[in-house]
Amino acid sequence: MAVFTPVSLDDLTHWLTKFSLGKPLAIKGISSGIENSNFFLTTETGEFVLTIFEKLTFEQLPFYLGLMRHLAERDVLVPEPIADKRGEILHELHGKPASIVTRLEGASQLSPKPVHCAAVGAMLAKMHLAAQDFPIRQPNLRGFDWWRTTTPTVLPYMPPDAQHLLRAEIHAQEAFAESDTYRALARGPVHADLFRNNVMFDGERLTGFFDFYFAGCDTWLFDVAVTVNDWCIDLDSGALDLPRTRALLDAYHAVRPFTADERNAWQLMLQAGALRFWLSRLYDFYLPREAEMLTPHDPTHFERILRQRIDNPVPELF
Ligand SMILES: Nc1ncnc2c1ncn2[C@@H]1O[C@H](COP(=O)(O)OP(=O)(O)O)[C@@H](O)[C@H]1O
Ligand SMILES: N[C@@H](CCOP(=O)(O)O)C(=O)O
Repeated sequence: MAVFTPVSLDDLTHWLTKFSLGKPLAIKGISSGIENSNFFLTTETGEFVLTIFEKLTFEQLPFYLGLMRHLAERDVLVPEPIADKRGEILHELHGKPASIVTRLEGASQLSPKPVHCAAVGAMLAKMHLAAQDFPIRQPNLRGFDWWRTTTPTVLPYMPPDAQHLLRAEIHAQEAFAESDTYRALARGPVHADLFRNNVMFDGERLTGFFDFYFAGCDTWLFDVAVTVNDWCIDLDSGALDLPRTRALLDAYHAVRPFTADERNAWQLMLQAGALRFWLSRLYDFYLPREAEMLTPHDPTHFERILRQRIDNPVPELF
């Protein structure tokens, strides 16, 4: 149900001549996904994913598509945007921004084992290093400033104990953001939404990261925290699973060693990663956008994760 702008083979017959992809052979809407209209596209030369962007603008998209191209050129496993004959990777279809990217093999691994977490950790570190010299800077649009403006919007809808937790966490994060430890953290372009459903595996082989449309410049440690908070937890309780956490962190550290400042920031960064998704889910739950937001994700999942991180010591970074 996530095709908002239909596309037929007839629509593509002429449009695709501006690429060197041969004739279109088949197009099939992808039902998962909540932001864009996505299609599996088969042409004479291969398998691709066509995306029509329903919200992101022509001004915002060069960051995301350019970052994917930059990473693909440096052997980070991500979908590679396909340039047309003029070298452009951002296109227009049915009056909206559109892209064609390579199709990753495999499927999401929704019950990861340590071996999968290690593959994710190593590729994440490789991605951070490879993105360092990407020239376009766009902030994480779901970062600290967004948390501060969104908090007063959702607070009136929330029960008192959750209100108390949210206020306390925002204060803790404000103090953290002012600290020397925070200022010393390495930063650059990050994925910022590297959940299980945004990575492909073929068995134990990682075939790619995708869905870069929440990416932005932020601390690398924030990206690690977001990833650990999804890949390395027991989904019912939100508690960290030690073998999976160790596997992800050790594999990351082997590629890009963590620093002493990052070790000191780790607990609060895990809380920040939980706060970010608690807030976005609260916002979507209490202030839903149009009908297209099918079933809002459950905000209490991230409230539980946040309480878990505050109440329990977290495994050392290294
Ligand atoms: N490059 C790709 N290769 C293979 N499958 C993809 C690719 N991009 C998207 N998909 C498939 O499309 C689905 C929806 O994509 P996603 O980027 O999550 O959409 P949305 O941004 O609308 O949430 C994914 O779950 C995945 O199955
Ligand atoms: N990962 C976020 C929601 C973002 O949606 P996606 O399917 O595009 O990754 C969450 O779980 O709240």
